[in-house]
Amino acid sequence: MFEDLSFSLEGGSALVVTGANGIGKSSLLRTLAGLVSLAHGSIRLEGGAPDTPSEEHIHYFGHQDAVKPALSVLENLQFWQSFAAAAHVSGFSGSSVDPMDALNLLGIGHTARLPAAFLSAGQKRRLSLCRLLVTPRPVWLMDEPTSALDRVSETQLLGLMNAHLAAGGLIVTATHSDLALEKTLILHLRAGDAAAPSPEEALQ
Ligand SMILES: Nc1ncnc2c1ncn2[C@@H]1O[C@H](COP(=O)(O)OP(=O)(O)OP(=O)(O)O)[C@@H](O)[C@H]1O
Repeated sequence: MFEDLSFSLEGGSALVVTGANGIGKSSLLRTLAGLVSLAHGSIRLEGGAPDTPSEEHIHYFGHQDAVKPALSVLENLQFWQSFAAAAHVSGFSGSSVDPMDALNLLGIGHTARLPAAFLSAGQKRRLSLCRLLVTPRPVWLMDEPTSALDRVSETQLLGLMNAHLAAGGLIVTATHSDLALEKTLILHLRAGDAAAPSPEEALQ
């Protein structure tokens, strides 16, 4: 449960949520994603596409990879692309990446025709990341995005996240690692006290 938690974030910037295990980082992201309802308070998305629910502006990249094992790697991605509609809003210039190009970009193009069940944990994570590229949505909610990724993939991920910010996107991420993101605010959650990001905590 959160109390006295308040923050605002503008396009092109990231909020990095930190704090001890079990403090509520994932819960906060799930709440922002609309997977958990609010007891009090509100979450507002300004400048969204008209007649489009706020959830449809969001990509939620959680702990579960949501990979369908019987489909091929490429089929998984094509399914996701057809399932999630793009959200085009002013100030956000993200565009749709072709599924095969996305797999190549994340270094798993050679697995495209394999059943996704054959992928390693890190490869599944990369496939799941491809979802964010094939359907442009301005808000990325990312829970421990670097988990299971090797150094090279971690660097690639950072590049993708910074490119998303440069395109006017917005990122909220919970992480225990140092992510060298541009335009970042830190929100450190503490037991009995959830601090809003202060100017001193803001890294430019
Ligand atoms: N589905 C659930 N039902 C009941 N309690 C839950 C559920 N999910 C999480 N919790 C509880 O909510 C609290 C916050 O969990 P959360 O997963 O948000 O923490 P976290 O900060 O992301 O932790 P970590 O760093 O370990 O990932 C914990 O005490 C956890 O036990």
